[in-house]
Amino acid sequence: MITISDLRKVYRQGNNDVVALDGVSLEVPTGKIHGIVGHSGAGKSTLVRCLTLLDQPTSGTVAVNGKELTNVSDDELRNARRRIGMVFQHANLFDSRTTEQNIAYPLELVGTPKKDVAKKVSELLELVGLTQFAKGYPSQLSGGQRQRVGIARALATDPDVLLCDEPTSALDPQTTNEILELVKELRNRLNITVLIITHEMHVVKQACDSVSLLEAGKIVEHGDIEAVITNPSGRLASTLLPLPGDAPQVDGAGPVVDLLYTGDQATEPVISGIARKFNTDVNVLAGSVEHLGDQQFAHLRVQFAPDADLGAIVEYLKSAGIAVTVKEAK
Ligand SMILES: Nc1ncnc2c1ncn2[C@@H]1O[C@H](COP(=O)(O)OP(=O)(O)OP(=O)(O)O)[C@@H](O)[C@H]1O
Repeated sequence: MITISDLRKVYRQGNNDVVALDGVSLEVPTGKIHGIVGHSGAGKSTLVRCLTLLDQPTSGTVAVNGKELTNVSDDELRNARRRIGMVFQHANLFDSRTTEQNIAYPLELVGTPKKDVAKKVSELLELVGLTQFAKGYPSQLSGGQRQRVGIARALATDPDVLLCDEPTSALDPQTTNEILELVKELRNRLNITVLIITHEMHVVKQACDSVSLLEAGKIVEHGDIEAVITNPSGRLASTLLPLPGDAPQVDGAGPVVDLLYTGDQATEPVISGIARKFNTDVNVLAGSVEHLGDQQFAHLRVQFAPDADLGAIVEYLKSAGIAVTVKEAK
């Protein structure tokens, strides 16, 4: 588990204070994958630097499994750093070292005996599916394979938390999927807690159990994927499950509503149910339906006949657990 409490980071720039983190609090339970998304300048890099203790927060604390990493002595700092394994956008491997030598590097740094290093490296190679590339150099590996080496190296010291900073931003879609599947598999096998910092919504959709939206140094939205994706008043829903860009607006031919729903409801014939129950035409103007994990999510824009009893229909939909937004004419 990682616990971030009221983390603040203020940079002094000339005569001005730049508040990069403005009281960030977050708890990610053991074995969960949490995504942190935000635009450029939101504070993502600062958060990474504070979590990896490359930068001291101005105030606030970071703890892994209840053990505080911040405000510790220099001696304790080295051990504290080992509790968080770091995966970068570009794997940042040593070109002159082979795959196994790159993975061994953090173990050598902490003085692990050679035979223990060899055993651990061999386990890690197997874990990330690179055993046959042990003697290869980074220049002989694909981008995805290099990222696998980076992940294995991050896991070498048995961290409790894996912190992935834009881990797939430099990869093509197919390789992105493979790396995210690997991260999920490692979480399942090692029960490790994972934080993924990303600007890519499909990363959140494919890999994360929960998500936070960071804006101007603050977490402005937070929750499990299912909760945020079906919250029409939140900002993450429309980016996680957007309607097609050319979705028509209200044209006066009848009331228009947006529907967000998930789980069992998504498999129920919601539309035909309304048509039958309220004896009205229902026209689907636009929609997206996605499977995330083992759940189905739907975001639809529908239009009813001009004489439809909108109040009753909305009440019925809400009682069925469907989030409804009535669209006003622009
Ligand atoms: N060393 C620094 N000195 C002064 N200001 C800084 C420093 N590092 C970051 N900042 C400021 O803190 C704010 C957050 O920056 P940060 O780099 O953490 O954002 P980000 O979300 O990582 O952006 P990006 O996605 O573009 O990397 C910005 O206003 C930035 O200008």
